[in-house]
Amino acid sequence: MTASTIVPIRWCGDALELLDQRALPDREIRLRVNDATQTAQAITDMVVRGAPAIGITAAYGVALAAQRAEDSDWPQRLEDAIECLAASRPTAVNLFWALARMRGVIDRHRTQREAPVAALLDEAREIHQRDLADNLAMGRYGSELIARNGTCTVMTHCNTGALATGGHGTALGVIRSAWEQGLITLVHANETRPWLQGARLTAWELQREGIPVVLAADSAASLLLARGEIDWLIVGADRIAANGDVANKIGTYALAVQARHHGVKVMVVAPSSTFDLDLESGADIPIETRDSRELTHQGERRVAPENVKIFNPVFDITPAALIDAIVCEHGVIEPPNPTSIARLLGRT
Ligand SMILES: CSC[C@@H](O)[C@@H](O)C(=O)COP(=O)(O)O
Repeated sequence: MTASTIVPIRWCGDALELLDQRALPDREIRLRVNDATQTAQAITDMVVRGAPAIGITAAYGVALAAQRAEDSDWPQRLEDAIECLAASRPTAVNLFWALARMRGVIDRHRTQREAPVAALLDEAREIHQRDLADNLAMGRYGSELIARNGTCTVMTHCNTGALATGGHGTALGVIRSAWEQGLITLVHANETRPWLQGARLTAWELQREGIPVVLAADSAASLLLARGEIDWLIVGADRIAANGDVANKIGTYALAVQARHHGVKVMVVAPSSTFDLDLESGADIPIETRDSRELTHQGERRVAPENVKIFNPVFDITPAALIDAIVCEHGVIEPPNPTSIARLLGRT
């Protein structure tokens, strides 16, 4: 299986280079961030986005902070950096998982006089490389699932590709892998309002790799599902609770309800770092609300009346009962429930 050629996150020795996703698909610009504060700001501003990519970026952010923590008070400086990065976005648990791993390295070196720069950088690199390997494994498991019923047409939501991960992708990684094996004939990408991850990023990634894609407004999805044109709805996740409820991009819940109504199967693809087994159900997952400007404006132009009240949650919760399978790097959880999840993740 070949990984994508898109490189959203690149370590350059004393800085981190991020492919600025706000400028795609028009321009491929790389933004350099030099410290933890700039890294956190880049995550908040969606220069880099997608649950695994946020975690990887934050891990490098801690390594950047370590390079700049030259005095003996380095543990406190790194703790401040972790706090700043943890406040960048609330929903994707991969962020907190990656920061916990970085804190583990700090704890193991706490008695040292100097910050453990090399060890922290190694940990960030390991998180990055492991995510790519996990994506490729999920690509294999997801393709096996699809292969049970032969070739198919799929629908996806948001962007879950190389841009959102360490490379290859979660849901889009399965789509990429299955397409390479001749199992997918067409991908329907939803535009994913309001930030348009589907239109701006997924359509770009698929076109670039020659995978046939049709872009449609989110509200066209039910027509496609009703017409029997979709075999699988394949999406990613930002956090999965112990009972299998999934937080993902706003609109996923509506799609899963419609998919169930029309007998279309739903596959969620996410690495084990996206599971939050401390949370019993999706009701406990914090949902991010973003700037009202995402709804009131199209580019620079205001499209909503002045002073209108805005509701802009950017994730929703899909109950486990609407999900046929969750694919992670360890295999397929089918159907998702507290027992099947704990068994596959080795928590029984
Ligand atoms: C591999 S990405 C899985 C999810 O992170 C993705 O579906 C998603 O919801 C991304 O949201 P975003 O707000 O663009 O960070």
